[in-house]
Amino acid sequence: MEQTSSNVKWHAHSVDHAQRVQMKGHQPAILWFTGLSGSGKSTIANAVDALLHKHGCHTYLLDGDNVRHGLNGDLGFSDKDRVENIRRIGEVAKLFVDAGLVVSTAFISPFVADRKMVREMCQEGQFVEVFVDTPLDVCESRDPKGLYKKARKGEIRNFTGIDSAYEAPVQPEVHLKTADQSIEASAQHVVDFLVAQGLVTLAE
Ligand SMILES: Nc1ncnc2c1ncn2[C@@H]1O[C@H](COP(=O)(O)OS(=O)(=O)O)[C@@H](OP(=O)(O)O)[C@H]1O
Ligand SMILES: Nc1ncnc2c1ncn2[C@@H]1O[C@H](COP(=O)(O)OP(=O)(O)O)[C@@H](O)[C@H]1O
Repeated sequence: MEQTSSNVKWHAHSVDHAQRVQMKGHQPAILWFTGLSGSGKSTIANAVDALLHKHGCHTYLLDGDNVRHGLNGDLGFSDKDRVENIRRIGEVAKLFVDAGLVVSTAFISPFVADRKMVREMCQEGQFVEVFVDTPLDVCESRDPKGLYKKARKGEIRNFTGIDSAYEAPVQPEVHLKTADQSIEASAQHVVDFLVAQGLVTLAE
């Protein structure tokens, strides 16, 4: 993004990132859930958030539909708006990481380049891409909001998987196949990855 604001300076703060992280007792991270509408991003991210919270992690959940009511209420679903949507979410998630939290984000985030851009904003190991891999026909049969039905009838245009692209992750840190895996198993899979990476330790 081109920087248009001028005469702005970066302030050094008295309390730094390392001090904030030390207080939490776990490492900060972005758990970036990506997948088609209805794939299970929100459901699984919510289950992961609850598990981590239960074990004493300071977490936050940024969810697609909710953020589009506020921060990104001015954006639609053209490719250009989706790019800006993900850029803003990336910046917000980065602030949560700076504050020391484990932040889960549940956005379709259809483009490889945008997910890479967010990864590059993070320190090594802090960006965990979670591919919620659910075939289109399964998402469509779930259709939790009735949006696929509308998209098939032409009532919604640029719908991901129908007439708008979804670029699957090439090497996600976590790959969930929800057609064969329960919500609980998927959430545990994500938490197990975080533990294995030493990002969190689970308090009883
Ligand atoms: N055209 C179109 N395409 C895809 N999705 C649509 C569309 N119109 C509305 N919705 C609803 O918006 C949710 C997706 O928003 P996101 O911010 O995650 O999208 S994106 O990352 O910018 O592509 C998505 O939510 P999820 O179902 O949770 O993915 C839909 O409920
Ligand atoms: N194994 C599964 N994993 C995740 N979600 C599942 C699974 N089986 C059924 N579902 C259902 O699929 C729907 C997924 O919706 P949601 O989480 O809103 O997806 P997204 O956020 O990707 O649009 C939910 O109603 C959820 O209960």
